[in-house]
Amino acid sequence: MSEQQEEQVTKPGAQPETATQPESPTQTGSPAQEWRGVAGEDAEVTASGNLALAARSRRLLGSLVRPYRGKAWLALAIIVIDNVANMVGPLFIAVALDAGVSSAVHSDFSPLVWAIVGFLASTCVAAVTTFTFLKVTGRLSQNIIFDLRGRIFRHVQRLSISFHERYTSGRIISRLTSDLESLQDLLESALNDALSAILSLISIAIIMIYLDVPLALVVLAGFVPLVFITRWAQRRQRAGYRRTRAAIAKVIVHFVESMGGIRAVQAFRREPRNSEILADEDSEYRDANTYAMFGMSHYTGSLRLIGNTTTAVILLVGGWRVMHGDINIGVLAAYLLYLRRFYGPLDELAQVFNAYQSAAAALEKISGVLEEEPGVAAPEHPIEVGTSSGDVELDGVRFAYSEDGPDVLPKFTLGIPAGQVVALVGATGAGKSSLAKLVARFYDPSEGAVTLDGVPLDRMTDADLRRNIVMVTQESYLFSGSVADNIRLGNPQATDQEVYAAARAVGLYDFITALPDGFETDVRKRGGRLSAGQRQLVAFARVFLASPSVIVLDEATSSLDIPSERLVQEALETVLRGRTAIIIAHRLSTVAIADRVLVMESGQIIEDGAPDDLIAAGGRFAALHEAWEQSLV
Ligand SMILES: Nc1ncnc2c1ncn2[C@@H]1O[C@H](COP(=O)(O)OP(=O)(O)OP(=O)(O)O)[C@@H](O)[C@H]1O
Repeated sequence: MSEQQEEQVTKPGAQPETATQPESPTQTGSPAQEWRGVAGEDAEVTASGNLALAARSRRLLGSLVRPYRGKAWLALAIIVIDNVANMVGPLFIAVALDAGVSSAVHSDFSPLVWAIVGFLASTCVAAVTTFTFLKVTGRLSQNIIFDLRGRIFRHVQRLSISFHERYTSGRIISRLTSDLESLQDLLESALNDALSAILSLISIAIIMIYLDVPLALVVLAGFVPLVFITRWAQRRQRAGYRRTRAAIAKVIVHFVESMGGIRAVQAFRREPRNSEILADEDSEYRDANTYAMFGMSHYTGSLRLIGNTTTAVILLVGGWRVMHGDINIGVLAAYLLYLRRFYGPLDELAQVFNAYQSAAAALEKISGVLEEEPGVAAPEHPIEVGTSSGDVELDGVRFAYSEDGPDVLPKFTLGIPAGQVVALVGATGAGKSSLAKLVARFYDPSEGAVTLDGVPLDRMTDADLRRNIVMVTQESYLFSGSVADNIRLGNPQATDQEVYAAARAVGLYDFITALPDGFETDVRKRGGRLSAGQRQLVAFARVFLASPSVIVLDEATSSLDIPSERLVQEALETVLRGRTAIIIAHRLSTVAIADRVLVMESGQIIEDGAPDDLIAAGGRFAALHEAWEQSLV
């Protein structure tokens, strides 16, 4: 069963909110990509597309930080103070060392005491600023992730059904969980480290040059190999993390599908095969992560080697200069302390760099979803419909699911007057659901127009569409929560009395009041507490409450026992009264209440008329009708 079928009452024509400026991603694949072909569309990005992707990710990040600009500047100011406070510490130690030597000679301890007081004061300031900085940036990053999660969720909820048919829920979950976590890692710890590391590097470099230029040149020389190693690691990590994000999405997709279909999995003993598939996909994730991390370990190892070699050279050159009286011992000691601090931030930057590459790959995926355009667009100049009478027309409609796909509904015209109940029948794949989805505006026709009271659906506002057309799909999808809340989905503003009246109208009232907590009883996940028939009745109560002028109903195929079927049938008749209805009918009893039957075959309407007339005509419907009747005997 497709995901859109799981929705019980689905509001048609929902529009996504705009994220960043749409820009078409370049996803054609390239032989130059080391990682290409990992996870289909999820991984296919050309080298030329890299810049566009990076720009998209930066734009998205910019739009997320913008509301918190003030806090971001505050964090920056605090980290500058923090850095200065941290930096002057070794300087006080250098002064204290020299003062200690001279105080031993001159028996004056006051310079030493002042140097120590200065050191302690700078340490106290650094403690306060570090605490404040972490508090401010912690809250900032949490807020950004909170905003982004909400934005993704709002956006995908409102994307068209065609998007959801293409983009499995597992991939969306992957965006909402692992990709966001990766970004959170960057924002939470890595960015703190990056900011302080960069500021530390700049201030230490200035102090080093101030202390002794020749020694500073020795440190600078160590940078040359570092540049090459960084570039190599950057390429490797970026490729690795793109593979990682695509691979984890596949793992989650498989996991969600397996758990969602756990009954089928167990019924058909598919557990071992599913485990094998998971192992395959997970091994791709493991290998991609390992690939990226090896890049990181080479980088960190090289960094430490360069750092220690530079320390040795500084000791050599510095010792030489002390021996020749060019610098005193305090300067060399301070230099060695600063050198440790110099490579420390570089090490931190390497970690940040790693987190950045992972987050950048995640941001690419997230911005891809946020830039996804609606399959059915909101009209620029909508026509107000208000409450329609329910006149539906399909005028010269042709429909294919994709531009290059076959016509599922070749061109045809059909008028359904207000209040008419139309049953769609026909073999599987005949195009009944496709027709129903067009009327609910889950899709727009490739040609022609679907109109309500003469207004094309694509010129109606979202609110008008929701008010006037409700689609009830096969699976009566109930959400965790009370029965009342589930009925109220049809009209969130409904009073308790209106909810009770809806339950009464579909014959559910007595059953619900007999539940332990009456209308407040939790129906449990997917309405697990209720029977299939009861779930259908709750769904009808929703529609009754929504009171649309047009109902599009994909009747449940699951067979109910005779008393339940009768109850459902009566409820259906109540709900349909006075409304236009298009029902994909699977039961003889439903066809019996229809004013008109459309028999479909290969996307065409081959018979159209009142049920009795069609039976009398002895065509396809008559044969179907006879088969139904025999099945009841
Ligand atoms: N999302 C989709 N993308 C591409 N093709 C689709 C999609 N949904 C349906 N089709 C194709 O469109 C044709 C009509 O399908 P449709 O679901 O409308 O038939 P149906 O009469 O409702 O069948 P059933 O009674 O089995 O539900 C079929 O050939 C089907 O394979």
